[in-house]
Amino acid sequence: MSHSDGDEFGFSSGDEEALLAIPDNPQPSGMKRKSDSNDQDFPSKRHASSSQEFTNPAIEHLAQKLLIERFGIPKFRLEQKAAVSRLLHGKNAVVVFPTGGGKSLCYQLPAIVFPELDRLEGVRGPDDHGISIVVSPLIALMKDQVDALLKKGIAAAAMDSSKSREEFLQLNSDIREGRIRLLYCAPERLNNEGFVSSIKFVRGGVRMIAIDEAHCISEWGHSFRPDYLKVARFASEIKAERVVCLTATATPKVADDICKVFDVDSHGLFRTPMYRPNLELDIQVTQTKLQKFPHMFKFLRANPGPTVIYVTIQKQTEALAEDLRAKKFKARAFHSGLPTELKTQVQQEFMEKDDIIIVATIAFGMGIDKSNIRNVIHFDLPSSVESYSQQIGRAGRDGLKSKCVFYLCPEDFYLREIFIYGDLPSRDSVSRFLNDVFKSEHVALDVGETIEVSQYAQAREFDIRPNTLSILYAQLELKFGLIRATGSKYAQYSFEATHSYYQAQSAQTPAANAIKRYAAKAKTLHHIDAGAASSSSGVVRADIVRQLNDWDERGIIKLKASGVTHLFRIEQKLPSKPENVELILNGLYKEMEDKEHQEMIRSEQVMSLITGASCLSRGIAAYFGDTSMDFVECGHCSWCKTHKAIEFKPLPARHTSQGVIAEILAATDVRDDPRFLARVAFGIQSPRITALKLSSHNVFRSLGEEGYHFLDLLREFTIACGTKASSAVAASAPSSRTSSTSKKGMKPGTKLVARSSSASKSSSSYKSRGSSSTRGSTYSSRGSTSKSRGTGYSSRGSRGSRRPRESSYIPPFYNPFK
Ligand SMILES: Nc1ncnc2c1ncn2[C@@H]1O[C@H](COP(=O)(O)OP(=O)(O)OP(=O)(O)O)[C@@H](O)[C@H]1O
Repeated sequence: MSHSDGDEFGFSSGDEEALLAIPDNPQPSGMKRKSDSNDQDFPSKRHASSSQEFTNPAIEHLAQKLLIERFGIPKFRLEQKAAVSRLLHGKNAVVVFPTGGGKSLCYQLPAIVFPELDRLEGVRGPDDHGISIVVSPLIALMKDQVDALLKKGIAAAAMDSSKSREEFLQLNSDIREGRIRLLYCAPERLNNEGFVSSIKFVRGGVRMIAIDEAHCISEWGHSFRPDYLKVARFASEIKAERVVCLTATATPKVADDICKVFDVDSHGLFRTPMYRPNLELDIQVTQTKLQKFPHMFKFLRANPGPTVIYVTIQKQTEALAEDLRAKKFKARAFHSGLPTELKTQVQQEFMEKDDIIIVATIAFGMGIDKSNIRNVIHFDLPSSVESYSQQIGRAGRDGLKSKCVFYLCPEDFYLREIFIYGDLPSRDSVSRFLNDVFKSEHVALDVGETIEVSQYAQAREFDIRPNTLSILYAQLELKFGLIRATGSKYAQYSFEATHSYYQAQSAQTPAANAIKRYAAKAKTLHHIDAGAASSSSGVVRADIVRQLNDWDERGIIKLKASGVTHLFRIEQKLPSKPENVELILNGLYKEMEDKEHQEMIRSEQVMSLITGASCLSRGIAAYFGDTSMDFVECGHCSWCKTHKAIEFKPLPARHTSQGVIAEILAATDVRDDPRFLARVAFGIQSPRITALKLSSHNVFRSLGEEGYHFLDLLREFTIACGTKASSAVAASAPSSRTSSTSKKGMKPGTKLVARSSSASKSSSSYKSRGSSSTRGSTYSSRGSTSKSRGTGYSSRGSRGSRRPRESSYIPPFYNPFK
């Protein structure tokens, strides 16, 4: 299975190292500690009012003036004015505007009004206007916004890893001295204590925190990130004067959650109508994935113009773009795994021209400000109504008629299941992970001491995906209050030395001497463990790292860092009694199961929406709690045009062949983890499957075709392993979930062995009919089925007999819109 951009933000966590070399910021002389400040000093707070409009004409005048002067925008749109007013009057706000609705202005404008207002009111010194912080998960978007603000003469900066050490030190000094108006950072930055404490000492304090993609705060949101909850803690720790949360997709429940976290009353929630009168919403059902191609080609020929086609996984973007190019369309692939320069180039071309088709994962779109996108196509099933509405929302921002086509076929569900069931590790995995975190040497540590872990190693050892592991750590921090992330560091550095490295003058500092002494030379590379070198030489680790970076920047060495370790400070004595660890395990695991269940419901909600016997536009509006549509039917969706519900029959579920089950069991000696075995059979990657190279074994994905369902396989393997039905099996019915699985009879820490089984792969008979594969292409106009394994595109029905039975996955639909 190729990579997906399952993470809608293409999150990057590799930007912490730069901060580690920075000493804790001492409080510069003459600087006022934010916590020492008296709220009375801050005039913006004194204007607090529950009114939605400006109550102070001077503030209104300033805001209007700067809107025109600095942004070149003549007037506010939607609820911008009310939101800006509320913030300038010192209150928190939650802004739910559609994509492209102008959310950014809601924080960018106040950030530049604050100093003007201070001057007008004659309060605060010239460098005491404070800073506004924007927390955004979109690192690429941050850079674009910063560039755009700098062009407008607004002092903005992004705290990211692309900076040289000099730039980084300069930025730190600018921040401390109050020279920056808007500072962008990723939520992960808040895991760095150095950063958090430096912000506490910013001159003039933090005037505002803007939280972009704020739906990530809510566990009811479609991309809940526990790390996002740290933003709330951060806001309170640094005593931010006000907070504004912004999102394009918030159901009433999600909006309510966000409001609760930041204590925002109903007057502080600004929503705009979801309804887009210029979008035609069309649903097209085909029997097979392959049949989607000619339909789509025909549509694209008839409807030229800037187009975005959404697919689920990265490989598909390239394959489908190639297919389109073969048909003479100007198609480009886009996904988060592409090199940055290529992504920039593709985006630029799309922005500049009007005949480009982008085939993209969800990574494309946020921050793309192109008003004339004429078509948005869903070639795969989106993960939620939120994703669907956000993606179609990118079409026709210019208000002109635009088309959104959703192609649906029964095969689409295989890929969705891969995502739904890919994240939850087995309960045993989580249990072994917790026992590692709470091992005796950690338990022996006192509160305030630090533990250092390699999440990479843990992911492999306990078979937990890295993102899931981060969630577990965030829960131990936020829910159980046991640890607190303080930063991360690279364990190993390797470098290639140039001649200058060997010259005497390169070793003039104690750190340089330590490196020369402790870096071991292998064939071409030198390797150094910065921590070990620090302990042996007595030189501070940060100095060693700094010296390495310095040499790297000066071209003296070519540096590579690896083996990131994460540091956590112990906040409460770690539990040592098995029963206490079990309690934590129960809490964590239940939440993870619930999340999996929610993901399944989200897919069902998408299906309910598009197959329902009612207006699609109205359904979307209802989903988001928008009751402003004062008519029953939009007249421009599939339902309104035909008044026939979309007919869609899922594939009958297949019975699992015991022979194939036996082949999978023969390929590995794992018997204590049915979920692991079901993943192998269904074709879901996991760190341990990768480590054992099982994904290239012929049993991998041998039951991973349409018609098979992961939960059925899990049940089969649970029986085959002779364990009780695990709680994971009950994920489809969480209320009846049992809380714990017996560990008796299990082989804890069983070494997994991927044997090179001679078992013939059941899917080996699955051959393309007629033509050979078209170099990874997914479509052949001659009607052949080139199955590109792992792309999710495969023709159906060429293998094995199927016994029809009701699918355990699709119906009955849960329809929230009725
Ligand atoms: N009041 C306004 N009048 C005219 N144009 C505006 C106004 N407010 C914002 N814009 C413009 O609308 C475009 C989209 O704004 P912005 O990027 O802030 O939207 P967004 O809501 O953050 O979108 P997304 O959800 O895609 O991030 C920008 O070009 C911005 O300059």
